[in-house]
Amino acid sequence: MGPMIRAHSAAAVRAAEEPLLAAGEPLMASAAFALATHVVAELRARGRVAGSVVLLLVGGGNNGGDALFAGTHLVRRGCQVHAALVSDGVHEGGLAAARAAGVRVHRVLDAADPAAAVVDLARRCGVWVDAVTGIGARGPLRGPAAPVVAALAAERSAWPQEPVVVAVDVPSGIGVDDGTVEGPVLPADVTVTMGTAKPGLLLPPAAGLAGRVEVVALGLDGTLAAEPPAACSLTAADVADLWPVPGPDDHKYTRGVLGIAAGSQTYPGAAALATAGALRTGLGMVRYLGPEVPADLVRTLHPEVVTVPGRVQAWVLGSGVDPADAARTAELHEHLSAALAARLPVVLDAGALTLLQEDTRLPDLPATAVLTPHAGELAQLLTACGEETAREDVTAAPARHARLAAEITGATVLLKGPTTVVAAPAGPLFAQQDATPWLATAGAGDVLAGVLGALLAGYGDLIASGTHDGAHLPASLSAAAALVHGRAARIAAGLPPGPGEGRARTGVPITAGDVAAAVPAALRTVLG
Ligand SMILES: NC(=O)C1=CN([C@@H]2O[C@H](COP(=O)(O)OP(=O)(O)OC[C@H]3O[C@@H](n4cnc5c(N)ncnc54)[C@H](O)[C@@H]3O)[C@@H](O)[C@H]2O)[C@@H](O)CC1
Ligand SMILES: Nc1ncnc2c1ncn2[C@@H]1O[C@H](COP(=O)(O)OP(=O)(O)O)[C@@H](O)[C@H]1O
Ligand SMILES: [K+]
Repeated sequence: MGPMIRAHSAAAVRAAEEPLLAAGEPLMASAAFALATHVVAELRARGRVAGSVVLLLVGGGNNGGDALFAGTHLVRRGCQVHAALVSDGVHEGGLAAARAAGVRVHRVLDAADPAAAVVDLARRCGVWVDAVTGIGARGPLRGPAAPVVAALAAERSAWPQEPVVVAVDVPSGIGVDDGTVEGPVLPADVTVTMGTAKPGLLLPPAAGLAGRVEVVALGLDGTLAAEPPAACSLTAADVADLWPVPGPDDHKYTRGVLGIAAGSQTYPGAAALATAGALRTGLGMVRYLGPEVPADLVRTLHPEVVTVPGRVQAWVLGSGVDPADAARTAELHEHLSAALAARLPVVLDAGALTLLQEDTRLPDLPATAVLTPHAGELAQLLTACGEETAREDVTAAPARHARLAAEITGATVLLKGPTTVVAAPAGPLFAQQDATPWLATAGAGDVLAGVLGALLAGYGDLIASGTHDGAHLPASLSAAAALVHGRAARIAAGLPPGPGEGRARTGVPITAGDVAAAVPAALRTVLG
């Protein structure tokens, strides 16, 4: 695989650090030096280093220790460094070193209003270094740190010249392992994270508060490489490794045939959009099976599509299907049964998710069935499974709910949203943030179902043979489909393909059809 971004849990990081610390490795010194180097780089990018005024927000643990030692380097680089101690006790060695180097220490908890005191101090500082808590945090910020961080977060965007916020390891207060945000968090421009990324830096909603993530190698790579990451994000290079590219001996049946049973007399467009997404993704053939109106539309728009039953290597079921339509849902059931019996991968979208809820087979799906709900659909699905869930519960903790649904159903779950989260019953979570909010438009999900279906069809024979790595392949392919779909949206909207590039540009509105049409352009950026 390519250079996938891997994140490990707090516990895994501690376990990896242990032998190094026991061997006397100066991990904190390395972390602090790297942190200072990144702060200097941010300052340099904005003008000057010497003379800059830096604020360290120092909590009671080693996270604060990292910042205090980094402060000593920053003083040496000519910065004026202030440390606001937001905990009664702080890292003693770090504090002594900081004082000795000339860092100005402020015991803000002695003030009548610590939050106001920190805000006052922060107003004079161009860089705020958030070192309140790291992987040792338990729950949302509490004690005096909570109002201090809340006040800074509120003031951040009101500054005449916005400060640069550098978070140490993680933005303090996020759910390090699950990406939840249950209390105040200061959004960062850059997070300098130690040893490896943490799941909360990739998973929504916390990922949106981390800014650019810079990983500092602390020598943990060897130990951590031996175990699967808790969460990861595919890069374009990973997707290139996964994408089926036809060779000279391939023909349409080896490239993959996708069966699409989507769309209805009421919603024929879903059939056309799922088909368009699949065809642009590249595969041997699309077989469309559905009622007259959508079938006519598909044939008219895509004359290459076959509309008679026959062999397929994967299915897309349910986009634009009304679950109240008994005859149609009976057909979907039949396709699903046949697919499961043949061990074929199957995408269950929209209407297929609803019909699953009444199906006793629901708990027995294989990981090669990929459910593609948005937050509302996932909440309904979980509720139907006996886990009372509201849409807001899902958006507050997308990864946890996607995983829960995967565990209950046995299927792979691709949860759509600003960040797409993919969870199989076991193995790493995937988080893909490749799109643009312009993608939130009717039919975009149908296109995604088609893209994913085509990709699964390319792997259909391998998956049916059972010789692949079980649960992990469908999840990786789902993440790959999300990346390509997201990039297609960015390109259609006139944005550069990679997220984070050209943030200032906002792009233009797009239709779902535009997204499908841009899939080849997205693949050009991936496959080169
Ligand atoms: N283990 C090591 O030697 C290394 C650790 N490093 C740094 O150390 C950090 C972990 O250090 P610690 O284990 O000391 O833990 P932290 O510094 O993350 O947090 C512990 C401190 O935060 C307080 N705290 C915990 N939960 C809180 C909450 N919800 N609200 C307010 N305060 C809370 C605790 O009372 C304690 O004072 C890493 O994130 C990393 O930055 C790095 O220096 C690399 C080496
Ligand atoms: N704010 C957002 N930013 C980026 N992508 C988004 C955002 N909101 C939704 N999306 C994406 O847009 C698509 C919408 O799909 P879906 O909700 O199924 O719509 P529909 O059912 O109309 O096709 C999904 O791929 C989802 O991940
Ligand atoms: K922090």
